[in-house]
Amino acid sequence: MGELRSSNDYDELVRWAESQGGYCSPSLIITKSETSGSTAHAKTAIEGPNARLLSCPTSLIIDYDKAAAHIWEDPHACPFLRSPEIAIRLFLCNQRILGRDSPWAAYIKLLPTEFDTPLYYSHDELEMLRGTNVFGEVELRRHAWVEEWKRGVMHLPSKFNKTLFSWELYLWACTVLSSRSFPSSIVFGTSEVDSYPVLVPLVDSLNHKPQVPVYWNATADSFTISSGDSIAAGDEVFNNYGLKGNEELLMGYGFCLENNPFDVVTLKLRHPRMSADKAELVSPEMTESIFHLSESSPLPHELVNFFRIVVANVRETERLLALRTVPGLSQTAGMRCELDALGKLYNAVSMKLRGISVTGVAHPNKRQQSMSVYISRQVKILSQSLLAITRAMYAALHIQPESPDTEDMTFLRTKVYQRLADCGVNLDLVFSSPRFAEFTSAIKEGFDVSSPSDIRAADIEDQILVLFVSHLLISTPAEYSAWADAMHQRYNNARELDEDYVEDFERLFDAYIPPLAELNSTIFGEQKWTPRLMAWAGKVVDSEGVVVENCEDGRPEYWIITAV
Ligand SMILES: C[S@@+](CC[C@H](N)C(=O)[O-])C[C@H]1O[C@@H](n2cnc3c(N)ncnc32)[C@H](O)[C@@H]1O
Repeated sequence: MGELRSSNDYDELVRWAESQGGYCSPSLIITKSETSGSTAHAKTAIEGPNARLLSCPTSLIIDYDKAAAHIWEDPHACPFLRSPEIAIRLFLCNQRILGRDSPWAAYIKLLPTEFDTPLYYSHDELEMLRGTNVFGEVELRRHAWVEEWKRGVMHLPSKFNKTLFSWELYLWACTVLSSRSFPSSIVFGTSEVDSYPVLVPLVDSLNHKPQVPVYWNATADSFTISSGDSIAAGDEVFNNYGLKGNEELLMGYGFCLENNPFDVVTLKLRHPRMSADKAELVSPEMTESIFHLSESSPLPHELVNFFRIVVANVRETERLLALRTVPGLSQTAGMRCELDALGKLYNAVSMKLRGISVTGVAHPNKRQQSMSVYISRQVKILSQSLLAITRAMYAALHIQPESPDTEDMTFLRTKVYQRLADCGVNLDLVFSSPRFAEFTSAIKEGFDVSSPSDIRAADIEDQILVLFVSHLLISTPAEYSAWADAMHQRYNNARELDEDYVEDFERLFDAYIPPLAELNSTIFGEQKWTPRLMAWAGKVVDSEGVVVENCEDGRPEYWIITAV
């Protein structure tokens, strides 16, 4: 490496900070890099641990009090006590407008004016991110900042020329804050609850490296960063911005790291309408839950549990409520609940994965490189999650060998799908089984369909299943008798089959049973066919069914779990 020289501007920044009590280690040199703004290197070896690198005097730290006092003179007149970052952004805009007259001029002139955060991307660049969380987040953030900018400018005292506070300038201030601030709770050692971003000139000159050991030390006079390790001469000197995944780095800072150990896929799940019991299990005051998938935890326990609660039928919900009070017990509420939860989770994750497109670019620029690192890591974590879900389904079905030594998804999914036939029944099994030939032939003729696919295409899968389950409950073949008994106990009672529920099935009965009885009076002419019986079968289909993707073509199929 050739001799490192700092530019005059960085020397000026250091002199300015030192004139007010700041510090820059004589072993450090800050230079302008081509690709990531300033970088700091060790001119000579730095002996750790706890070697002081940079300090910013408290008088130069840009916080709410200074911003409010500067713009509103009386800080109590500042309307942004509850959104201190707005006051700081307006303050920053004004320092930039003041130019050389700003007391922070030495700092402001070194701040980048162009960024690689997605709010600066062109429409075409942004398209590459379609399907990812960042894609949706960009417009939400832009909208929030635009509204904030309008509110901020409206509240500026009349001595300011509001036309100079453009949206572009405000966006710049927002991005400066997102890409180089420190939490006030750390800088001033105050409570985390009220923490907000503050700017710490000079100390913010270091790039990020995860897990690099550094100490941040706050005193009444200054904020200091020290190195936790020795640093060899010529090496870059880093800060450690914390446990940030690529999504947070891209949105806030405009870069991504190839092997980021803190990378996660964030799943934000809106709570569906739930019974009071279920809401109790997922925190009744919340309307959405957030989960993080990572390489080390591709299937977090809390995520599976969330889906268990969402899909649980009444009996399973009671079981989950009872299990909640027994610490250390697994939360599963039986095979049906487990398969339904894992099946729905699989659909949610695979839909997210399918929404992301991975497009190679021949000569990627810096932004495209960051995006492609972000996307490929998201895809990797989502794929690992699908594998973990499939393995969990495999385990729930007690397939042998217990721990398959393969990551071949097709193999695992085929095993799961094949095993389902031992635990339940779906329309394909019914239609291919000679013992149900008479039933299926009446259905084919009565509904003018020739296969389960026709039935699914006509969107009557649940109705045909109600007819089939009614037929099973009437005829109770020997191997279904234990299941039929259990279904009788669970659903054939006044609590489950109230009048309103049964009434809904009267229409179904009138529409289907007389014409089907004409086609096959042995099966459908039975005296046992009643709206109440069909309502009972309806409860079974509603409560004992699971939707599983076919392992060959991925189409969703409805299965009734008959293993009890
Ligand atoms: C607090 S500043 C760090 C010093 C910075 N280089 C500057 O120009 O002042 C944060 C910005 O530095 C760049 N940066 C920090 N760490 C980086 C890294 N590991 N790889 C690429 N760019 C990085 C990003 O542009 C980020 O927005």
